[in-house]
Amino acid sequence: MSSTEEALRLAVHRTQALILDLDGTLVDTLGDFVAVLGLTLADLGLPAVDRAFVERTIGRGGENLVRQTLAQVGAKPGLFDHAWSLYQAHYATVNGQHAAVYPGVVEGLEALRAHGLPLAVLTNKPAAPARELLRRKGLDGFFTQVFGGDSFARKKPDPLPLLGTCEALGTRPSATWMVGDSRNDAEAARGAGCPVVLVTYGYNHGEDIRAVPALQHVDRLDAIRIAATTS
Ligand SMILES: O=C(O)COP(=O)(O)O
Ligand SMILES: [Mg+2]
Repeated sequence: MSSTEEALRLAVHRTQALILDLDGTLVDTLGDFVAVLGLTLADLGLPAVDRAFVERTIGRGGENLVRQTLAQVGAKPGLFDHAWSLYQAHYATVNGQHAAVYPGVVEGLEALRAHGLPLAVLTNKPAAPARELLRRKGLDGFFTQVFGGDSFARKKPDPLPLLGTCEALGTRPSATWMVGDSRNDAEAARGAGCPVVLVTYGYNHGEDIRAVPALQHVDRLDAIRIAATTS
């Protein structure tokens, strides 16, 4: 057995729960972000940003996206508060309309649930729209906990929200896998001491996610290898 296989075997034996990222991991929400930013910028009389800019900028929470977008279009300073409230109002309406659950997600969540593993969501999206999105996409029943970027004092890539989610799950970080699509997720997991699995189809700030070290890189959520022998 290779050292990687041995590490995987040990990790699998100790697995108590999984924490999953939302945007770029469970649901392709890029279309929602593009639409919401388009409406927000139009309200402010500012030019639109393109899809590629949005794709490489999402993942660090909505506030960061709005700040980066205002900078990108050369908005005058001091517009953030107004832009952020417009953005949140549009998000609540648009949420899920231009978004799709990735292939393999439902099958993957069903398989993990069949192993008896509790599942949680930890996203940098605020908790209220995150819960609503899961409900609108029929995924809410899979998760015992859903935390957002406003649930803890700091967001991913800080390890704090992962440690808080493990505490809520009642699991050890070393036995709690983080599944995400970006180096934010990997960095937070490394800091918290959680094993990490990275999906290859999401958004990683325009960089190849395969360059980020992980226990597994998977093209679909149902390709995650978890043995039945959890303890
Ligand atoms: O940046 C966001 O709003 C969400 O990103 P995440 O679900 O990938 O954490
Ligand atoms: Mg993500």
